[in-house]
Amino acid sequence: MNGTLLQAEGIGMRFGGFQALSGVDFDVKENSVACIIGPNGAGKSTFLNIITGTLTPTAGTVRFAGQAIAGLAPHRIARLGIARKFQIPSVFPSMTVAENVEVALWGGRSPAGIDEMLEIIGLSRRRLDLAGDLAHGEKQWLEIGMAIATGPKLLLLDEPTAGMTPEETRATAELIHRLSNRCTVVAVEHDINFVRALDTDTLVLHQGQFFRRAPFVEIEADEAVRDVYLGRR
Ligand SMILES: Nc1ncnc2c1ncn2[C@@H]1O[C@H](COP(=O)(O)OP(=O)(O)OP(=O)(O)O)[C@@H](O)[C@H]1O
Repeated sequence: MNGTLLQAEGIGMRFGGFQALSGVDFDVKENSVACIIGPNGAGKSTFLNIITGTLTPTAGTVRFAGQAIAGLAPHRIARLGIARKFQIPSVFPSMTVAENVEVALWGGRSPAGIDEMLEIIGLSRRRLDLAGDLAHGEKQWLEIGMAIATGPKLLLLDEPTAGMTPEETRATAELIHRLSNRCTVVAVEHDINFVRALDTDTLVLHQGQFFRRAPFVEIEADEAVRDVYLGRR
């Protein structure tokens, strides 16, 4: 059985007089895929910022691979094996796809080579093309590959399918499941089509608090979750 990789307990975050998160518990196992959803302002980004060390929670604890990490500097948390991919791709546009992966592999801990990484992200046929010439979805996959090339234990994805076509969105969900052979993936997402395609363990945040956690099929069927999304609660 897989062990717990990340465990956040009683997370609270107060910005001045505003309580952005309170009492949030969340844990993920090694080599699993989880998704965090919730309406605008639910506290999803704040929660990711706490895991990566960009923010120090005003309450609660975060343990990663058995070590307390809340309040550590972001570079120290990154070195422990947490990588984050933001919404906007930041590949090197004037280098080829293969060169981008090669740069990411330098100094990383991944045992994989360039060919293997390209295979995983589905860009083997584009290896000699300039990264700047890739379609939006392909750039996102390349950046996911670059994040994985550093050999993280946990990959955090911030709205990975923003701006993608439905086909790219489906392919991204498949890619994320392939990645779970190598690391744990937690995605924060708005696009319900992506969350449906990902079809995994899903945490719903609402107004800074834990609302539901269940497999997505149950979340989708939950009337109270629908009410939250439609602003009825
Ligand atoms: N640095 C900050 N100072 C004050 N308030 C903040 C700060 N960061 C976030 N907030 C507030 O905390 C709440 C949660 O914000 P957060 O960005 O985490 O939500 P979110 O679920 O990621 O929303 P979205 O889906 O719109 O990105 C919001 O009301 C936001 O205005």
